[in-house]
Amino acid sequence: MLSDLTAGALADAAARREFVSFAEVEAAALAQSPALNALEFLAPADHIKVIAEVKRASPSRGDLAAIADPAALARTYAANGASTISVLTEGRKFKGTLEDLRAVRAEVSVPVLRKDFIAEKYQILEARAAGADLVLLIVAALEQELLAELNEFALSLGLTVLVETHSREELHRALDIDAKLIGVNARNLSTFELDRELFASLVGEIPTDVIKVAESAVRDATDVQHYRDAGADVVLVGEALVTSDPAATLQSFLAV
Ligand SMILES: O=C(O)c1ccccc1NCC(=O)[C@H](O)[C@H](O)COP(=O)(O)O
Repeated sequence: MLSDLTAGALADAAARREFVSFAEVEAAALAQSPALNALEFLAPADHIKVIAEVKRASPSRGDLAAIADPAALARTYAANGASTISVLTEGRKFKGTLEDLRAVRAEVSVPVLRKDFIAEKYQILEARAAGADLVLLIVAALEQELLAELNEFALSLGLTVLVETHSREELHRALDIDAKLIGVNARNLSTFELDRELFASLVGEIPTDVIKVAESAVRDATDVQHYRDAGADVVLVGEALVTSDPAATLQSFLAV
């Protein structure tokens, strides 16, 4: 599934490149005002922080929410304490678009993450050109050399990189590229199995100067508390927010 998602995302980027060349998207990226420093927004604090996700659908759960107005949802997230907004821009399974990202960027003043299956520089330039402040790099989807190259490229554009892991070996690959924002995803992206204990089992190996993000599988405030007790600085939440009253749900998460 993960290699299919990545191949699909690359094919879609290649189609866009027929209309917007590498040089053109690079010029658009460089013309943007500087990216927000997401590491400051997500820095450890005396309370948990939330990356709130705009997520219409997923391969594991199908349709979740129509989200006709992603900017309005992002505004609600930001007004209720989200530290960063994640926008799923993958179109085939998540029903997202880069236009969603542009709309969210124009609406909020907190950092915006392009959440997609990134495997080439063009996609990183697209993210910056659309106003993203962060990009996601999924260790499982990338050979180490490519992971390091894309990480360096994103950093050179002023982006923050959320490096996503799902095992001890992947965590050490993230540390090898000196990642400063590391996510441990409870969801196995190939089998969709959820392991809410994975974060707790790996967090002890993450240095103190790295911001620790527990990703996926948050259903309610109890799960947020569980991740917080294990040492999470940040939780990344999609489904639980888009399938409920997002303001009330977010407030309950931030109250733990
Ligand atoms: O959500 C999925 O089914 C999925 C399947 C395959 C690759 C990625 C997938 N999701 C991306 C994410 O990592 C989540 O959207 C994110 O962590 C939020 O998860 P949740 O709160 O469980 O919706």
